[in-house]
Amino acid sequence: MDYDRARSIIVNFIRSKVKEADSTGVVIGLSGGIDSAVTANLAVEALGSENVLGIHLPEEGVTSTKDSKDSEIIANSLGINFKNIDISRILNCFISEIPDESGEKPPVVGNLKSRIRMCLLYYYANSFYKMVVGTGNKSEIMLGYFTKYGDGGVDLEPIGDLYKTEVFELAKLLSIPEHIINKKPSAGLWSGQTDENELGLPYEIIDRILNLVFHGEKPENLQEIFDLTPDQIDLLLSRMKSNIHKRKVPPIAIVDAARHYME
Ligand SMILES: Nc1ncnc2c1ncn2[C@@H]1O[C@H](COP(=O)(O)OP(=O)(O)OC[C@H]2O[C@@H]([n+]3cccc(C(=O)O)c3)[C@H](O)[C@@H]2O)[C@@H](O)[C@H]1O
Ligand SMILES: Nc1ncnc2c1ncn2[C@@H]1O[C@H](COP(=O)(O)OP(=O)(O)OP(=O)(O)O)[C@@H](O)[C@H]1O
Repeated sequence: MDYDRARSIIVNFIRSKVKEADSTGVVIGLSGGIDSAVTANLAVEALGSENVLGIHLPEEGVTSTKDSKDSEIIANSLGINFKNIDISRILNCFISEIPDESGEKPPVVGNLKSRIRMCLLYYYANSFYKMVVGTGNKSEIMLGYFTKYGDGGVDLEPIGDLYKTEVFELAKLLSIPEHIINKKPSAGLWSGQTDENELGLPYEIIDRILNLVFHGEKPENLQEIFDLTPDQIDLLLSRMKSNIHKRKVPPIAIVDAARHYME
């Protein structure tokens, strides 16, 4: 990939989408991870630091102080406005008001955290006439590895056509601090969570598989090409298949022939 070209396409994309929406800029959730660091960097290049608002939304006991510090480092180095809002009390309030405790399993509560963050980002976006910029990459989007209407609830996805391994390369070009590039990718929804544990394979292999599938390789050939177990391949392929709905607008039951207003 030509990363200078990708950078320029993405910067122009952000600028034109913000202009099209007649918006004053973007709001971004800064987690301390590489995806939000890269996206924030490109947003500043597109719009200028005064038009980008970074918000760190930590949870007590789950978000590491290192991630909180890194969010601040990124915001300061870019010279953007920065807010830090602890989501713990909002989350606890939600949980304590929900009568059915069966929801207190890591993925269910994890998705709630992601949706609380989405609500807060939109609160500020609405307040300041800004758009919410997403940080999803092509690997996450192809696999549906995000929370529907959580971190997937955004107005634009600038790095959505870059595989995670390509985000690493772009991060180097953008001079993102090395210790941020070298962090283990994690959604940070519960302690000890890592993407590669949940997905079952390292991103170097995941991305090679996704790229072959993207270019039409037959699933039955993948096992041989990568010397993997059928279970490892199946986990990825079934994620791709079962999460297709996350990339679509919710289907509407058509009761009238006039569909055009939805397009
Ligand atoms: N065919 C279909 N058509 C329409 N809707 C369908 C559906 N199949 C399921 N659904 C619905 O989809 C919903 C389940 O999806 P969702 O709520 O997203 O939940 P789910 O996909 O189960 O979980 C989200 C996953 O993304 C990971 N994640 C989350 C956030 C950030 C990151 C990160 O890397 O930063 C990763 C998280 O660790 C977890 O593994 C349910 O409401 C279900 O009913
Ligand atoms: N503590 C947080 N504060 C603010 N935003 C967050 C927080 N945690 C997650 N987010 C938002 O959700 C997005 C998805 O998280 P994800 O883990 O995919 O990205 P990342 O943390 O930037 O990079 P990595 O996947 O390498 O850890 C983040 O980029 C960020 O916009």
